[in-house]
Amino acid sequence: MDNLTVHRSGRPVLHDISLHLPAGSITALVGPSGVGKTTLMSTLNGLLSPHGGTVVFDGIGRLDQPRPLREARRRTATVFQDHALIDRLPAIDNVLLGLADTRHPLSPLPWSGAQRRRAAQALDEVGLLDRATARAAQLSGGERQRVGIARALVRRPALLLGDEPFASVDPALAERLAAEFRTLVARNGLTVVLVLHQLSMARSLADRIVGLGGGRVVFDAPAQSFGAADESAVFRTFPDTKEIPCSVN
Ligand SMILES: Nc1ncnc2c1ncn2[C@@H]1O[C@H](COP(=O)(O)OP(=O)(O)OP(=O)(O)O)[C@@H](O)[C@H]1O
Repeated sequence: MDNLTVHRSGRPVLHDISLHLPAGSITALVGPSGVGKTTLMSTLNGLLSPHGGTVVFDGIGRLDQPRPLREARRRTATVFQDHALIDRLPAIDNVLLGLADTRHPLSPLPWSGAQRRRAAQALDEVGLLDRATARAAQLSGGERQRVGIARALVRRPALLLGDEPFASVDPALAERLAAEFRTLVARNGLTVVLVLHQLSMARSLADRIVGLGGGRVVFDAPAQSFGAADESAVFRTFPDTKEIPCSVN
């Protein structure tokens, strides 16, 4: 990202963001509510067009060009906080939805054998192959989150985005899922950007933390170096924030 400026409803939300996300790294985006974290993610996956500046994918090109944008979208996957699963569908069909953009939305054809094998492989990666035919409604919170991750992996993405991907499960399970997630990411060589509110999670899961404040980058350094002073610098930007930062020991 080079000098990225993004507006929402005509109002600038992000200003002059310049960031390089090295391939294979996990970056945590942190900052007070309303500072623009989701906006930055939406710009990275091409849902929002910047008002100024550029986003460039290595080996693909600038996202303001139609062909690189299409290719970048194909190589990007997102994990959602609420999993966004369809309850009445089996786990494997939910995973196949990750491939929905690879065929016509009104296609009456069943998924091909190769696509189903690919989805089964993604479920296997998250340890849920034996639950492939269970309806999403019958799965536990942790299993649902694993299906959500499998639905992202089935795309075989280069870039994986997550907006609070572990927020809907209890803290102990979130920690376990995060450790599994780290292993998966390393195994698949993914570049990852996660919005995380839990700073303890950001420090343990990410290689690097980027703090946003006032629509700008106010912290960008290795995760281990994010200390109490940095935390208050990032979260002090907006004194009226509703965010309650976790303590950093
Ligand atoms: N669809 C939208 N239309 C117009 N303005 C929006 C829209 N979505 C967000 N905004 C505004 O853009 C700013 C940044 O919002 P964004 O959702 O990116 O913040 P955030 O840091 O992700 O917040 P949170 O931590 O609460 O999710 C806010 O002022 C918000 O009101």
